[in-house]
Amino acid sequence: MTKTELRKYYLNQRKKLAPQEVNTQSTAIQLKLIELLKDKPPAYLHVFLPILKNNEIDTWQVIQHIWYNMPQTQVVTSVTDFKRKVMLNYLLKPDTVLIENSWGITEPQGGTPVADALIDWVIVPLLCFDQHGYRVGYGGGFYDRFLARCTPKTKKTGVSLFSPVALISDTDQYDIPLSHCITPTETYIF
Ligand SMILES: Nc1nc2c(c(=O)[nH]1)N(C=O)[C@@H](CNc1ccc(C(=O)N[C@@H](CCC(=O)O)C(=O)O)cc1)CN2
Ligand SMILES: Nc1ncnc2c1ncn2[C@@H]1O[C@H](COP(=O)(O)OP(=O)(O)OP(=O)(O)O)[C@@H](O)[C@H]1O
Repeated sequence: MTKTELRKYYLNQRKKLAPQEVNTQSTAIQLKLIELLKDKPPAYLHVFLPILKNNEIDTWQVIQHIWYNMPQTQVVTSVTDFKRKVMLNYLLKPDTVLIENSWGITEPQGGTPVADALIDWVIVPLLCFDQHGYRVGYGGGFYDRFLARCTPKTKKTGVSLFSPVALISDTDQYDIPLSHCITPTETYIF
């Protein structure tokens, strides 16, 4: 299926879930993610802050775990510039002042900027992924642009409420595949 078809189908599947279900699945995913990060703690981990009204996977347990148990890892998150289609990255600390933008994304209000080249692991939001590690998001190309500016060694871990589809049929030269994807029941390595 194409990205457009998959986006429509999985947006609808996600909308149908009860918040309590998303909560349970988010916890299962986050426990797996914490185990994966413990193996080789990154220096700078980029984490998206969830749009909870869209039933996105909650990432706050992972963030708290890092803050209080993994002092060698700095948490990084973005301010999204929708006009220029870019994500600007900043440190996320327990005392960072956060504000919600018009899309429901919580964003740091300024702070310490982090260069893309420093980020060695990225947790990637998605609507669906395939057995080759390609993903479909909301369609803005924000993560494709951001991941292109990271180093080739940067780990890219998708998190998904749903199992993979066989194939996204219309991937293009801009699509950057994931290195892992975590679902509530499995960790896929690509
Ligand atoms: N938490 C989070 N932050 C992120 C992303 C993401 O997917 N999740 N992005 C990833 O690229 C970028 C922002 N892109 C976005 C694009 C569209 C919508 C949005 O709300 N779109 C739909 C509603 C979706 C729904 O019904 O569930 C809309 O157009 O109304 C939000 C963020 C950067 N930051
Ligand atoms: N590095 C890039 N430079 C220019 N255009 C890009 C780049 N990356 C992606 N695009 C364009 O952005 C558009 C959206 O891409 P795509 O459908 O893959 O988004 P997505 O991965 O679902 O969205 P997101 O990354 O925001 O979750 C496509 O037209 C794609 O060609």
